[in-house]
Amino acid sequence: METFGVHNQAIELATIGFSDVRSVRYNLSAALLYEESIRRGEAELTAQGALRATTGQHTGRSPRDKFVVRDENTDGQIWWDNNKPMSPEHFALLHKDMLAHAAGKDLFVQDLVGGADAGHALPTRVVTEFAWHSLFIRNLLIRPKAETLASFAPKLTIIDLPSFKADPERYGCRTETVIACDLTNGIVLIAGTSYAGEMKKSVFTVLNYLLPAKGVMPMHCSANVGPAGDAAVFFGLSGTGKTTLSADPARTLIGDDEHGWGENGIFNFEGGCYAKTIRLSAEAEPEIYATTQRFGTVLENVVLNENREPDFDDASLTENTRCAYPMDFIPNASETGLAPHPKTIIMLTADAFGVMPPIAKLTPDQAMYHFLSGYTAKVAGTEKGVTEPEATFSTCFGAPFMPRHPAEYGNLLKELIGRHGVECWLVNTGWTGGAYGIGKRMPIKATRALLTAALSGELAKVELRADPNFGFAVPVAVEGVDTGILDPRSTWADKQAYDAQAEKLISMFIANFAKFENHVDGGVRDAAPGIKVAAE
Ligand SMILES: Nc1ncnc2c1ncn2[C@@H]1O[C@H](COP(=O)(O)OP(=O)(O)O)[C@@H](O)[C@H]1O
Ligand SMILES: C=C(OP(=O)(O)O)C(=O)O
Ligand SMILES: [Mn+2]
Repeated sequence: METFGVHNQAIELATIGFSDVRSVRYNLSAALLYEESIRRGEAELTAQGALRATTGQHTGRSPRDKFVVRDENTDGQIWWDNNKPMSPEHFALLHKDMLAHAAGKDLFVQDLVGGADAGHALPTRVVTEFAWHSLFIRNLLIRPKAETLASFAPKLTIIDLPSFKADPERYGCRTETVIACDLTNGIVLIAGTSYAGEMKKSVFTVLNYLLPAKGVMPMHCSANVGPAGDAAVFFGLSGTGKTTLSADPARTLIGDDEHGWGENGIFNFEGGCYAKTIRLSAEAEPEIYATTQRFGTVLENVVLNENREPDFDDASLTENTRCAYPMDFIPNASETGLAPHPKTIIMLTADAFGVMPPIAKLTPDQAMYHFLSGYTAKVAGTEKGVTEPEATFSTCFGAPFMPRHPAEYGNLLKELIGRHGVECWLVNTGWTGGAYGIGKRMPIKATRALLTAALSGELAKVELRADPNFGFAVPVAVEGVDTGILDPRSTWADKQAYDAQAEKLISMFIANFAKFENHVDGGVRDAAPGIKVAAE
C-alpha cells in the first residue's frame, strides 16, 4: 500500500482493517485535491477557480436511510421513535464488506476536528473514496495544526464509499443507500450516496449524542457575534436562512449550521460553511457569492455554462445546489469559532402559508413551544401547478440529527435561556402577502433590517401587539421597515382566506404538539397557538 502525506503512522488505514487498498493520501491540501479530483474525472475547474462536482441520483440527504446501532450502551439513551435501529451484527457485516470493497482503490483521509471548544472537541478521521469529498470535508470541519497530525488520535471515524451499494437483505437497511452510525465505537459508514452533506451531518449526529451527557447543548443553528460581544444564535430547519442571515458584515461569523453551548459560551462544531446557491445573487448575498468566485470552494450540483462559469439560476440538477468553503472565505469570520453566552436566540421559520409575522418576541415558554415544534414549510418549487405548501414539524429544528429524546435538548435549552436571561424571537423568512403561489418570499433586506433591530435591542423598546393566533408579541412599527409587512393579515388581499389559512396552520401545530404534552409543564402547553384567542 502506497501512502502519501503527513499522518500518524501508528494508525494507518492498514491498522484499521483496510488491508488491500492500493494507495492512501493523507491530509492533502486543496491544490493537491484539485489535481487528484480532476485527474480522476470526479470534478471540474470553474472559470473563477472553484472546484465543481455533481452527485448523480442523490442531491440531498437520505434521512430515511440513516440508522443507529442498537446495543446495550445506546439502547436506553436513544429516542427510537425518531431513529432507526441497526443490529451490531448487521453493522459489523456492513463494515467488513465496505472494507473489502475498498480493496484495490485509492483512498483519501482527512484528520480533522468537530468542536472548536478544546474541552468538547471530537477528533474525526474521514476516509473517502472521492478526492473531492476529501476537499469538501477539509473545508467544512476544523483543520488541526499541521504539527499535530503526526500524533492525531481520532475518536470518530467516518468511512464514505459512495460506490458501495448496500444490500437491504444482508444489512437490514432500506435501500442501497445507508448511513450507519455506531455511536458506541465512534464509526459512521456512508454508502450509496455521493451527497457530501451526509459527512458533515454525521459529525453533528455524533456530537448531538455525546454532548448532552456532559451538560452541553448541541444546536442546529448558525451564530454570529456583534462588536460588543453580543452573540446570537439562529435555529432553523434547512432553507430557513441560517447560512444566509448569519453572514452579516456588521457582525463576526461564528458558524453557519452546528454549534454547542457549554460552560464557556457557544462554539462552532465546524470550520467551514455549506451555503445554498440556487438563485444566489451578488447583491443580496455578497459575502457568500464571493466564495463561489475563487480557488478552494467546492460547488456541488451547480450547473456550469460552456465557459465553465456557474449558472446559479439553473436548477436542472437540483434546487439544492451548494457551495462549501472554509470559514475564512467570509470576511469578518471568527478565527476561534468561539463566542460568549448568547444574548439573543432567533428561531427561523420559512412559513410558506404566509400566516406568521416577519418577527415576533417570544416568552421563554413560547420559545420552548416553538423549539419543540420545529415548524417550517416546504414548497414544491419545481413541480408545476403545485400551490399548496407542505408543513414540516421537525423537533429541535433538526429531528434527523437528534439521537436523544427532544425533552433532553429542550430541558438543557430551557435551563440555559433562564440562567443567561436570553431574549428569544421568532423570524418568518417565508411568505408575505399570501401563501406560496399568491404572495412572495419575504425580502432578505426586510428580514435583515428586523434582525438588526432585534439584535441591537431597539426592537425591545417599540410598541408590541399580541398576535391574535399565536399570542406572541409583534412590533407595530419598526424604523426602516415597511409597516405593512409587520401584520401578515394586512398583507393579504383576501382576509377570510388569511383567517382560514391561519386556522389550518394552528390545527397542525396542535396536532403535532400532542406527543410533547406530557413532557412539558403547563406554561409551555399554554404557549400553543389558538389558546389566547379562545380565552379572551
Ligand atoms: N427573507 C429571507 N431570509 C433568508 N433567506 C432568504 C430570504 N428570502 C429568500 N431567501 C433564500 O432562502 C435560502 C435560505 O437558505 P440558507 O440560508 O442556506 O438556509 P439554511 O442554512 O437554514 O439551510 C437562500 O437561498 C436565500 O437566498
Ligand atoms: C447541510 C444541510 O443543512 P442546511 O440545509 O440546514 O444548511 C442539509 O440539510 O443537508
Ligand atoms: Mn445552511
